[in-house]
Amino acid sequence: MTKIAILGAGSIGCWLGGQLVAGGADVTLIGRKRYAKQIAENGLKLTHFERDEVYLPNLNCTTDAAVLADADIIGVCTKSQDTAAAAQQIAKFGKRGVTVISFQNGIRNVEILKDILPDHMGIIPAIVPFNVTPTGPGCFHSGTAGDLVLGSAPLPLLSAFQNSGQGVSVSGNIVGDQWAKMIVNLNNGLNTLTGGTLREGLMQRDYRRALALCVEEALCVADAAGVKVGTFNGRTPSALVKTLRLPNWAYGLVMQLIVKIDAKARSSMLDDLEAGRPSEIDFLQGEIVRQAEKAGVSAPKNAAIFAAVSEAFEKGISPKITGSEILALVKSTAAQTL
Ligand SMILES: NC(=O)C1=CN([C@@H]2O[C@H](COP(=O)(O)OP(=O)(O)OC[C@H]3O[C@@H](n4cnc5c(N)ncnc54)[C@H](OP(=O)(O)O)[C@@H]3O)[C@@H](O)[C@H]2O)C=CC1
Ligand SMILES: CC(C)(CO)C(=O)C(=O)O
Repeated sequence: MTKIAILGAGSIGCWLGGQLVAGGADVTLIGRKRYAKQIAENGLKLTHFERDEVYLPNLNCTTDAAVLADADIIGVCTKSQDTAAAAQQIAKFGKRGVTVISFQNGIRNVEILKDILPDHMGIIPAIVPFNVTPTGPGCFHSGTAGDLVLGSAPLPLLSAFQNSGQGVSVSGNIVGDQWAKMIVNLNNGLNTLTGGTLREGLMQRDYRRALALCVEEALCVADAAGVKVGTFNGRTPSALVKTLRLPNWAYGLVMQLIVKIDAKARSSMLDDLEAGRPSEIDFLQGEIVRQAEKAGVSAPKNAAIFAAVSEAFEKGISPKITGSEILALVKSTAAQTL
């Protein structure tokens, strides 16, 4: 039987690993001591806002990366800032020809893996569209819907996800789709600045206006970088901009139709801030600024959010500002650059 290892047993790693086990796969999780202990003591419980709960009393979660040597497929589920260290472990222990799948946000993780891993290891980019948050010892909750998207899909992984009820699709433009997801993830920084749920932020019109300005700027950067931006959850970021600009009543109606978000869902970045972990902002707004510089254009709106989120992480607390304050921040930079 194909052996799957998940490197980085946090929210996404535990969620994907648990779903794969529920779908019949042989999975080992590799994570930090705190999660290994929680899972050993309580088992793993996965709750979902519209699917049945999954409870796995005996899931194997270890801190020992040497188990990577047994894996035919390795899913990388660390935060982007930990990818290089994870890649070193795969290079050290992984077997010849192992397939490595990056389930991470941003567009740089595959490059980091390619730089470190030997050529005989295959690397597949993947996109996780839904949100997962830790809710208790060994418990994780998913509060938004969506299908996984992969650059290509090894059959055992595909069938285990399908058996578990998790939709998966394979994309012909995975790089463009990763850009689309990264652009949607610009919302993580804004959500972090409000300190509230995704829904509370998105229901403020000025919050959506600020996000729309950041998304438009990112699309100009992608254009300058020669990238054909793909889709996220079947929609282009340009269509998202139009939706974001709708008045509250219309936005509420449209959102119900295009994405289901439960009342508790927050971004992974806000979870990181509250847990005292480093932020992924360098791989989101920071990536837009870097790509802008590379392409010889500027991205002042995303740079402003980058600076405000970096400051929040330095202080260890969300400034808890409103959508109108975020909009003012984004617009003030536009005035400065005139
Ligand atoms: N959470 C979400 O809703 C979503 C997240 N994503 C993306 O998925 C990726 C993972 O995010 P998420 O699950 O939230 O992150 P988490 O921080 O919850 O999980 C990552 C875990 O991996 C651990 N880790 C890091 N390096 C190693 C290593 N070398 N060996 C073993 N364990 C390691 C971390 O430990 P420590 O904290 O001690 O470093 C942490 O416990 C990110 O790129 C994120 O942007 C994508 C879609 C949704
Ligand atoms: C699911 C989503 C889009 C929610 O913001 C996400 O990717 C994250 O939290 O990192």
